[in-house]
Amino acid sequence: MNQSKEQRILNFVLQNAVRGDPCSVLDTIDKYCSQKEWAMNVGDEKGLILDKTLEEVNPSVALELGTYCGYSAVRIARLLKPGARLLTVEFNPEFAAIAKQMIEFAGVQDKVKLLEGPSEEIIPQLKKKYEVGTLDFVFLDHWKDRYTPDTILLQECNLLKKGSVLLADNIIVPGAPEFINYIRNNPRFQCTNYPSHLEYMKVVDAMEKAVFLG
Ligand SMILES: O=C(NC/C=C/[C@H]1O[C@@H](n2cnc(C(F)(F)F)c2)[C@H](O)[C@@H]1O)c1cc([N+](=O)[O-])cc(O)c1O
Ligand SMILES: [Mg+2]
Repeated sequence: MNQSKEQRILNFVLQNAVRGDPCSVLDTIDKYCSQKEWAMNVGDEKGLILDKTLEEVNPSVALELGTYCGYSAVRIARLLKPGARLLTVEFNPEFAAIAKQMIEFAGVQDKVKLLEGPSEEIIPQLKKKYEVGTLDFVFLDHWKDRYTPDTILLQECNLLKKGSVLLADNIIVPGAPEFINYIRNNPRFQCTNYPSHLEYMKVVDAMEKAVFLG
């Protein structure tokens, strides 16, 4: 049974990165995906926008929708202050298994809780089952047609407070037009666009930051 691309990415990390060193894991994934096989990690250019936003927000509780291989989970977790935590949601069991190993190899497992399942099921469980009060930061990088319904669901579940920050990947490619229409016309959010490029490609992309005004 031949390996998946995601398994090849993980193997390359296990063989080439430094265990317990999140930056070496990120650099190794970026090296593999820019030189050998493209994959939908947020990457090093948009990753810098993610880093800067995290440093501004300095979240105690962060949520990620769309773990995939765990690249952005490692990227986020490496910047969390002591005691802060990341909840990351992944729908695909194969990807979740890869991400779990990636997160552990990077040594950030104590800061990250990987939740497997669909967002519409998991988001309503965050308060009671996962002891979340409100979310300081949300990274949206899952299916692009889920950005809007999940943003609405986060509000319905009272998981956002004044100042909560959403950061959405792929505003241009693949694009999230209904999300942009929703969030930029919603008076309860203050939006900022960050032009960038698609991971590992000379293709224009962008990220959108949306601050919840309460
Ligand atoms: O399709 C893209 N991303 C979709 C990403 C999808 C990932 O999010 C998971 N998920 C689905 N639901 C949930 C949750 F959490 F809701 F349960 C988590 C899916 O299993 C998958 O691992 C994409 C595509 C391109 N591209 O250039 O084609 C570039 C990118 O950066 C991309 O992110
Ligand atoms: Mg993406």
